[in-house]
Amino acid sequence: MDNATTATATISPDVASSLSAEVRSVLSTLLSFSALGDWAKLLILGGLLETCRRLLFRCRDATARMFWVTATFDAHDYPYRWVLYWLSRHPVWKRARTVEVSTRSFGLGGMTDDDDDGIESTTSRCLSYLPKLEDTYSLWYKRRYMIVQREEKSAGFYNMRECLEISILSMDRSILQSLIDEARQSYKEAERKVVSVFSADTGSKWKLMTSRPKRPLSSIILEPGIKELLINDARDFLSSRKWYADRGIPFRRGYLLYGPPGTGKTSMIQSIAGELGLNVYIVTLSRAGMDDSSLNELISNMPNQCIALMEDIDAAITGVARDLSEPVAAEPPFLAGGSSDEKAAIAKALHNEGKRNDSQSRLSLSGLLNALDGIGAQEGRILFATTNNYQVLDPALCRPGRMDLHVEFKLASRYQAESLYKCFYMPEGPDDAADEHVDEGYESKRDSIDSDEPDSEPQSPSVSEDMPLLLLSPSASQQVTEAPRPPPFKTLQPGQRKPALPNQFLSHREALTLATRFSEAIPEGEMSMASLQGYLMRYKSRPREAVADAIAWVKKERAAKKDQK
Ligand SMILES: Nc1ncnc2c1ncn2[C@@H]1O[C@H](COP(=O)(O)OP(=O)(O)OP(=O)(O)O)[C@@H](O)[C@H]1O
Repeated sequence: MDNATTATATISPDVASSLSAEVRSVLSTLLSFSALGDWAKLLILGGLLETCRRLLFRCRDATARMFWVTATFDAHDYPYRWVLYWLSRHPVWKRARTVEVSTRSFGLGGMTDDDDDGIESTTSRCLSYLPKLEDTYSLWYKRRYMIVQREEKSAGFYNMRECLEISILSMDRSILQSLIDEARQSYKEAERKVVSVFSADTGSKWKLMTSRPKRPLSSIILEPGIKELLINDARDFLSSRKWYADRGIPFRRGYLLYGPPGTGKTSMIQSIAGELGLNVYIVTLSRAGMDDSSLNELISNMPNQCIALMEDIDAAITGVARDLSEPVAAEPPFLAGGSSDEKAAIAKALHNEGKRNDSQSRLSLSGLLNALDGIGAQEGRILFATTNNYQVLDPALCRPGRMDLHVEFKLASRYQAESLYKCFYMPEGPDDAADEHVDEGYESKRDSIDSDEPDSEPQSPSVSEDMPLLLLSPSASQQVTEAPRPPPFKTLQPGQRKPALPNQFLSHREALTLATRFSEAIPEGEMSMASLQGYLMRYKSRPREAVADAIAWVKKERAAKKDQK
């Protein structure tokens, strides 16, 4: 080996010199060709030119950056929603020749035809015109030239992320802030008409699930004083931050609404959220994988002023599954008003979210108590918890400070049944002469019905004695249904009063009379409001039949309940 190395070392100077001589001769031969020399010069010149071009472009971009304000909005963030909503309201899209036509609601729920802000619509959903993906648009904002571009950027393997880029020709950076503020303001304005409902995803992050039109408080029918008690208490709480701070009391309030299913607990919460302009954050305690730490994380991730809703709080802690045999709500809470597709999607999401998986449920009572009033509990939040099993709740959970106000929701009283009937059929507008006319016609017919065929409804022995009797018989109801039709539609003269609108075939007086009769047919505290609502829904345009068939329906309901036992 040593010999070989020595041999190479001895030969290498000769080889090197011969090689360099050869290279030199090749190079001189090559350079002797004039074309190659020219190519080399071109190469150097081209390189120089390209470098200059790049420098120039860099200078241009740097200079341009001084005159432009540019912002990027990520589709997963709130500002994106604000700006896109604001853009969709911009008149420029009415003139643009390439647009994206969308029914997206920007998290504002289904905007309907009645919506003032709707641009145009064909079905119950409002159409929005949006900048098309990968297209560039120019428009003016406060006399500044603005460029808008919506694009999809790659975010890892097979993952695209939508974003929006806005550039405004201005050296004043505050113009961007002004645009964002304006977009946020217009979004908030639109949001004022709806209640946004958030739920947690598997990573314990809140995500907007849906937005629902506000439910008027007047549509919730409870015994007098209950609604007022709740809404006034919540209002008073929200305006007492300083009072709480001065006394060192944690600024939170908890309400426990309890009672049988379908008595209006969720509806009441939805309505209060609308009245107070708060969003609802649903905490599904029975969600698979929910444990003490994820509940804590969820609660501390809530915004400061919001409604936290824990439904069926007993089931989460005691493992008591709710009684699903009870009458189901006509529409799932918080989903009322959406399209059927949307409802199905949300219902499925809620279902998956709330799927019980006891093997994975690691939530303890102390974890829940800590989350409610521990260090992570949010200041200014209102907690609403609902339960069908008040008795099984742990006293620690119900103590003041956690659940400050306990309100019982009972099965429907006669007063509620009567109010619900009026809510369904009472004609809008004043009780005018035309009404009186129709009313008199009906009254005279009814009187004769009552006197001619008194009480022909067969009384079943299964109906208890305390059950009030309905005066109209099925045959009478048949005649009543054919009672005088509303007067033909007339054109209004200036100054003339509007005729009574929907349910026009009932006058005020008749509606009142029928409402009383209906309430007499409904046994006190036996039916839920949800089941009454379901019943009346079936008679949406047949108010008289609704009264006439009420007794038979009650009997059927009682029999069905008996069978279930
Ligand atoms: N007091 C009420 N006034 C008006 N509507 C009511 C009332 N109670 C129930 N409803 C109607 O019944 C349906 C179900 O009501 P809701 O979901 O609020 O009942 P709930 O008490 O929360 O039931 P659950 O305990 O099963 O959650 C809703 O569509 C609602 O409109």
